[in-house]
Amino acid sequence: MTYDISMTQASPAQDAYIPRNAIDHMNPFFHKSHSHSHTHSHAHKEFLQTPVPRRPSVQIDASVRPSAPSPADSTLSTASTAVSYTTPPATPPLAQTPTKSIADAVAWCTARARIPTPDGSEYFLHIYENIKDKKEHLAFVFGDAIRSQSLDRVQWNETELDRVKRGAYTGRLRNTVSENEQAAHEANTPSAYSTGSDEQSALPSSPLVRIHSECFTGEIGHSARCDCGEQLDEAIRLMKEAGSGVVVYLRQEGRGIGLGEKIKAYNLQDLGYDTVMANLMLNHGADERTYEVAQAILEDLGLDQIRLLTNNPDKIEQVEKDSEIKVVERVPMMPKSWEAIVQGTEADFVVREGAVQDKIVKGKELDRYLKVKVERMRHMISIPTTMA
Ligand SMILES: Nc1nc2c(ncn2[C@@H]2O[C@H](COP(=O)(O)OP(=O)(O)OP(=O)(O)O)[C@@H](O)[C@H]2O)c(=O)[nH]1
Repeated sequence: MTYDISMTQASPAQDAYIPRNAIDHMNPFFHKSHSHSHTHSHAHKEFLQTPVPRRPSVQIDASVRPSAPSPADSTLSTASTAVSYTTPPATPPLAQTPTKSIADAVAWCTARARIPTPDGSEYFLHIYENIKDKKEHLAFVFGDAIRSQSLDRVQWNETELDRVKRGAYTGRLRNTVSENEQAAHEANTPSAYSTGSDEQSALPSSPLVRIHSECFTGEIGHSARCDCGEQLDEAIRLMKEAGSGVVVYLRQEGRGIGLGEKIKAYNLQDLGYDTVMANLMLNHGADERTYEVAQAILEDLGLDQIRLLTNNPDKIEQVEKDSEIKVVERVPMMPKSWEAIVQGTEADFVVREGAVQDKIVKGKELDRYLKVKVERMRHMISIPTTMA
């Protein structure tokens, strides 16, 4: 007896939504040196329109069917069990109707996983690839209703376990390895792996969104030059509280100039130049960031009406530009130390020294940085009257 692991007939819907990265790996004419840069994107689209060769049907002899995995080797043995399915894998319904074909997508989700946090709450971290750069941009997704369309698309010839590995499941994964290893793996049904149903929960109307740019110094390096770490923490806190929301985390360090250049800018700032002038003196723009990837991520997550956490008018304009996305409300991000000044609670304002988690910042350098953002970068926060 033989086991056929190929899909006998891929449906038209499956053909239409083969993600770009899946094609990259299975097409023999696709070279590793291919880049997702601007210059190649046209060729890439043309390539995507060409028919993808079918993988030949593989015949497996029943006598070599892998035995049940051993607990000590669960990863490897699970993978090998995956090729021994007798029927094509179940294909869960798409969570949302795709709005764009994959060939037109600027960014697409390659993986997602649950991240538990110390207070017992959790979110799903989504990893995005894109055609603009080679960086992995991220989305922290709070709540179960917001789903990535590109991640949920059915890929060619994938098993249910392949989908689980990518994070394309609903609900939560069950620890099937320790529960009933063999039964779970051989059943090859979504319920064997996850506790979710295929029903899509309703999207929250106008969810909270933060489009946040990477800041190593402020988020990891305990820097009190900026409020970036504090803002990220506050956005996450608000989304946990609301039970839904998305932080789009863009790898645009230093307003797009990169960490090395930002560090040079800090030396110029120590000489007295402000954050805008320092960038210009290094032959950079004051702000070199772009938001097409953020737009693509929000579209992929099905979010077109958002409440955006920001003080930056440029972000609002950029995210709405040439897109269906509408910022229905701007939610301001008041720096904690300025909020304390305005509320007269400055005396109680405590910065936990050396704390990595609680990244509340204050100080003269921060005040100067924030004032320049208001005065030279149109940021919409009021400078406390005592400082003006
Ligand atoms: N070049 C430069 N970049 C900085 C400096 N301080 C912080 N940054 C970067 O500025 C960016 C801050 O981005 P966001 O947190 O998205 O905030 P924003 O655009 O200022 O606007 P908000 O949405 O109101 O917070 C990050 O990429 C930081 O790395 C600096 O002094 N010089």
